[in-house]
Amino acid sequence: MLPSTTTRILGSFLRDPFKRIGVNMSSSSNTGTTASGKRRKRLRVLVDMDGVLADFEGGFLRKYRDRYPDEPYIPLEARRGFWVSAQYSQLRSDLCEKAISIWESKDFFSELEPLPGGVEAVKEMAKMDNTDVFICTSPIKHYEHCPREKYAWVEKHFGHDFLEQVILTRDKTVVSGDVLIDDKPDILGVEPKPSWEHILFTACHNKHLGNDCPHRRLLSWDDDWRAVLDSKRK
Ligand SMILES: O=c1ccn([C@@H]2O[C@H](COP(=O)(O)O)[C@@H](O)[C@H]2O)c(=O)[nH]1
Ligand SMILES: [Mg+2]
Repeated sequence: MLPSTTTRILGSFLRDPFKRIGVNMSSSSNTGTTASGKRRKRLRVLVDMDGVLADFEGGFLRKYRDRYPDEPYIPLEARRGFWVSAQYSQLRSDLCEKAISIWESKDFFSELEPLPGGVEAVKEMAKMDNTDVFICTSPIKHYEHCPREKYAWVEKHFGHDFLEQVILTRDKTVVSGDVLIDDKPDILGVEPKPSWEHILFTACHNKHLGNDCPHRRLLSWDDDWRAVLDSKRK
């Protein structure tokens, strides 16, 4: 039996023999050193899924209106606050359960549309030198469909091998990384000082937050995410 560290390194090598050990077959840019000979910082980027890569809000509203055509709804321009259920509850208390029934349903997560540019951006990041990208996403506790469908979504849009990069956790503060790109304004958990900088991804529910929100933002995937990553390498 091989020691566990050896097993892990061997596993990484077998999955991706050139990228993970920093060997570049075609140029010297992947060696982990800059032109001046300094070691380049290896960056770990965590990217949220719902509201960043997958259109949770749009998918929710469409299916809610299909299932409850006679009930009031909240247009995306009027969304405020991260919790959809909380805002529907304010609209009318029984609508909270109706809202929850939508994302607890089969096929909800697997049928979410990708948000513009997100899949392409993550694929590009994953190919960058000295960069490890993980999709870091919180499943709902009603687990019949959600965790499986999140994996299915990643496989559909990124391919089977990218399943290695999926982190499902209800507490992102215990995951280590340099940046976490996430649409939730307050990411809390047991770790009071997470290692990552939270980059707030703009979504319908958070775009009105002003100075209350201390994080740097990405306005969309058209925004300069490459500059954000570069700023973390220095
Ligand atoms: O009102 C809501 C809105 C969303 N959710 C669930 O929260 C997570 C959010 O995951 P992130 O990784 O932070 O994007 C997602 O599973 C939603 O279904 C909720 O429970 N209630
Ligand atoms: Mg999210």
